[in-house]
Formats: sequence, structure tokens, C-alpha cells
Amino acid sequence: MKIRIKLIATVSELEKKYNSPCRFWLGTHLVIGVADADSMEAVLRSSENMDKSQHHTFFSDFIGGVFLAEGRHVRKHYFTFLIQLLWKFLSFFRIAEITMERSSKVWLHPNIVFNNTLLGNRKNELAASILNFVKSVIKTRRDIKTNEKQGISEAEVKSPYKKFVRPYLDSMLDYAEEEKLTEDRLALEVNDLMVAGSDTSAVASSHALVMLGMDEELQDRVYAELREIFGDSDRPATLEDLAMMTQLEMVVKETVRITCPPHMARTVERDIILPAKDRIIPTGATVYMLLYNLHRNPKYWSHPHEFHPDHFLPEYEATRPKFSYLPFSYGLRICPGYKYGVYSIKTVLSTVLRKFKVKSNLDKNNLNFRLSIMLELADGYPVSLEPRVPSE
Ligand code: HEM
Repeated sequence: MKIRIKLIATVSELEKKYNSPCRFWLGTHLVIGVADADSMEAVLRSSENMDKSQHHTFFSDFIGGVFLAEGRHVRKHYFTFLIQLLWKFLSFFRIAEITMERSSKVWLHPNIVFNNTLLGNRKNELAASILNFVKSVIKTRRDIKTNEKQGISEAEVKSPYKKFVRPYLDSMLDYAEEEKLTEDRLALEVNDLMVAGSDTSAVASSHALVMLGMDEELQDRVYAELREIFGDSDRPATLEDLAMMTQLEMVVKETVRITCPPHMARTVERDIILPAKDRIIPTGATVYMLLYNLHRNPKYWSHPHEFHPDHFLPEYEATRPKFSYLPFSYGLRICPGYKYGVYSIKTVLSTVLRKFKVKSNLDKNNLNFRLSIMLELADGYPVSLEPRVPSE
């Protein structure tokens, strides 16, 4: 398994050499790298250190809602996420790539320098085109909503059910009205969820399909379970069905162990005392949580670099520390879409696998990764689908 992201590859090697927690400098800025379960627990349980690190502001002309909100404002944002409908897949791979490059080059940190480079111009062009697209979607939805309002009865408007089946965008439009958000601000907030909710689940579903396509025996196990649940019926999956898919659940858990965002960073607002060796992460530093190494530490994983869903057999799960597996983060800034994400990935996978046998000719011992939000396969997701015979 190779990783084509220089920053993560470098930090990952440094952490392996010096062991978590370890200290390094980005220009004049102190960064503490952590990649062990105990330190992760100390950082993520702390309710005072919830602000994203200063490097997140490099995204601020592109995303700007909950992602960048200060820790104390996060809960208010979650209110608007109760029901979400994500309607459009959008890859923002190139912007993420440019921003990673910028983070690792301190001379590109000041906006005045960055905006005058070719890289800065390219990123600004891409961000503007995506935000214009988001604004056009908002406008279309607002027009539909205005027309609908004129057409429905007062009883319907007041119906308690309507509140819970409303599309995410409608909640955001109301939120924008209440909070008097400008059009630009609203577009940034909406873009947050487009980015966080679509790229993530799409990468995980595609990765799982490719891995199943390279492992016939594993795919047979998953398919046998689906046959047990659905028999010959082609009815859509319900939440109860999804809960019964334990083999598929292990595949999804293993998929996000490998593909989840490889790192997270926070600004330390109050000293964090780490249990290991009584070390302190001082106020003002950045704490850099290297999920990439945490999820590949042989202390916690029997097959760290392989796709091995048996990592999640109950007997192995019970022996691992809770904070050795954090694909959705933890605490007050946990991924608000994690349940929706897992449900949607299971729904997509089970629907495809019930109808088709999946094959992929990638080489599982020679996979290359690149970064968008998640770790993506650099060579794409080539699969072929062979229709299943109904009583197979
Ligand atoms: C495989 C699926 C997913 C994975 C592995 C994942 C993982 C994560 C992780 C690790 C974070 C924390 C990032 C950080 O603190 O720097 C996060 C944050 C977030 N996720 Fe997800 N996510 C997934 C799906 C989703 C979905 C489907 C949605 C929305 C419907 C979503 C919305 C968000 C948002 C808005 C945040 C920012 C929360 C904050 O900053 O407080 N995610 N996600």
C-alpha cells in the first residue's frame, strides 16, 4: 500500500520514528503529533479544545459552516443537520490537494502571497465555480419552496410530520432567514455538507466494492447473508434489514478504517495532559491527530496494511482500546453524518451486491492512495458487474 500525499507520508514516518506523542515544527509553529489511543482519548474527550487548527482557514473561501465554526458554536449548527438529503455528488479533490500542498509550505500561508501564485489562482477559480453552482441550486430550491407554499393548505404547513421529512436544503433556507445570513454565507454553509456528505460516502462505497471485487470468498460471505435476509425478494432494504447485515457491517467498518480522513487538527486552547509519560500539549500549539497511523498500528490491528474485515469480529473488537478506532472522530465534534453515512453505504452496497457479482482486476497488494477528504484510490475504482441469477 502506497500513499501519494507527501505531508502525510512524511509525518507518518516521523511518528513511527519518534513515537506518539511527538513534537515537530511547521515554520515557527509548534505541532504535537499524536497517534496512540490514550493520547487520542485525552485530546478528544477535552471539551475545551474543539476549535479547528489555523490551517483550516485555508478552506474558508470555500466551506464555512460547521467545519470551521468555533467549537462553542458547533451544537447550534447540528440542529440544522437533523434531516439531511444530499442531492448531488461533487468531488473537490483538486482543491483539497492544493490546500494540502499549501499547508506544508509555510511561505504560502499568507493570503497575499498565495493569492498571487498560479496555485492560488487555480484554487480560487475552482472554489468560485463550485460556489456559483451551489448558489444556483439554492436559488432553484427557494423558487420551488415559494411556489409550494402558495399551493399547500395551512394544515399541511403545520403538520408535525412535515418538519421531519423536509429536505436538508429547506431547513437551511429557514435557518438562513432566521439568522439573516447573506447569500454568500448560506452558500458556504450548504457547501460544507455537499463536500462532507457526498465525497465521503461515495469513496467508502466505491472502495468497498473494489475490495469485494478482488476477494470472491469475502463477497460470497456477504452475499449469503443478504440471501438469508431477502431470499428471492427484490424489495428495498429497511433499517431493520440494515441492522441484520453483520458481515457487510464488518466490511464497512474495515473500509472506513482504511479510507477515513487520515488526520485531524485542533488548536489547543488549554493545556492537555497526556497520560503517556505525563506529557503536556501546551496552549497555543496545534495538536495533529494522525488517524492514518492509529488505524495501522500493529499494536491494535493484526493485519494493519491489509483489507481484513475480521478485525471487527466481536472477539477482536472487545480487546482493542476504544480510541484505537476513530474513523468518525469522537466527542462534541464527532462527524454529525456518521449514522447517515453508514446507512447510506450499506444501502448502496447491499443493493448492488444483491443484483450483481462484482469483480475488480486491481492488485490488492499494490494499491496507491491519494487524498481528497478521505483516502481515495489513485487508480480509480474499476469494477465489472455480472448479473446474479435469481436463485443463485
Ligand atoms: C464514510 C463516511 C464518513 C466519514 C469516514 C466521515 C468522517 C469524518 C471525520 C473524521 C470528521 C472530523 C473531521 C475533523 O475534525 O477534522 C468529520 C466531520 C464532519 N462530517 Fe463526516 N464523515 C463521513 C460522512 C459524513 C456525512 C454523510 C456527512 C453529512 C451528511 C458528514 C458531515 C460531516 C460534517 C459537517 C463534519 C464537520 C463537523 C465539525 O467540524 O464539527 N460526514 N467526518
